[in-house]
Amino acid sequence: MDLSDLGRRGLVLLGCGKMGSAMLEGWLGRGLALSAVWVTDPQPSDWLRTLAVRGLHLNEDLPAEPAVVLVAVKPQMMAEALPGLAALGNGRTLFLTVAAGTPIAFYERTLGAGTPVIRAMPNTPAAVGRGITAIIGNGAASEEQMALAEDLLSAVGQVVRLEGEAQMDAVTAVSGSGPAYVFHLIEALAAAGEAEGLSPELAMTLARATVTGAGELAHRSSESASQLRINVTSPGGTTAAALAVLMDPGTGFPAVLRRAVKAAADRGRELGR
Ligand SMILES: NC(=O)C1=CN([C@@H]2O[C@H](COP(=O)(O)OP(=O)(O)OC[C@H]3O[C@@H](n4cnc5c(N)ncnc54)[C@H](O)[C@@H]3O)[C@@H](O)[C@H]2O)C=CC1
Ligand SMILES: O=C(O)[C@@H]1CCC=N1
Repeated sequence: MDLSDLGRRGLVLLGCGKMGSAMLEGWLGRGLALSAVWVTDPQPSDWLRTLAVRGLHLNEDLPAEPAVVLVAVKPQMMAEALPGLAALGNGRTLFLTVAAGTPIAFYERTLGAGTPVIRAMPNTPAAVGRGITAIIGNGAASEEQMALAEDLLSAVGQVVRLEGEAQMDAVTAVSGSGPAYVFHLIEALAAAGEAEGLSPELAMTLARATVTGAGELAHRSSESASQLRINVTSPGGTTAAALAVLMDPGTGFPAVLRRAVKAAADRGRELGR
């Protein structure tokens, strides 16, 4: 990651809660200097206050032309938070936004039509360098700025470019929200283990190690997800019995996840209205 332009001109975070902090943690770990970071957040965490003592600019005046503004406030706070940065619009500053729902047109209306804007959808595994972020830019975002965004975001995981902004709500529903589905799978698997007589502690240890271990295997293996599933499944055995329930087209994972992902994508579309 080439941080020289950011180091010279500065990186501003508008909002630095769970997602902003996950990304900032990744960038600081890759060598971004604290003195190059400005955070605007009315409720900074203890972590941010500690960083401010060591040189990060917390709720201070912003640089005249930062290289990047990362917008990481909730969509519901956007109308209140974004207009304060209008002076940075229509210029060389790239607005990189991770907010779900909010369309690029909103940023263009608020900051000026000539503002370079890249919409990104990351996820919280960014905190451990294992995120995945999808990006799409507007007409004012140069190829150089797309590459800078890719560079920044690849410091915290994989990056994919989208073909159109219309894909963003589906992406949000799969990979943006997706980690929560997996964490809930851990909770549900542990609860099911308890129902079969295990202690809560043992059930949670087994469930957590199983989900993270299976995830790591899927990450490292060259085999497809289907093949990895088949590798566990002895004909007529225990896994096959469970999969008959989970793969039921009407009541299993496919139907439940289809409904869940649709609900998330619909909510993204609603937030964007
Ligand atoms: N948490 C996640 O897994 C993901 C979140 N996102 C997006 O990231 C954005 C932030 O989400 P989270 O970090 O989860 O929320 P959060 O609530 O943890 O963080 C939002 C931060 O914005 C601050 N804030 C509120 N009003 C502000 C204002 N007027 N000016 C500056 N800062 C202000 C809050 O104090 C808070 O620290 C959202 O737009 C969400 O859609 C995107 C992908 C994944
Ligand atoms: O729940 C949300 O709205 C955000 C967007 C994706 C993950 N968290």
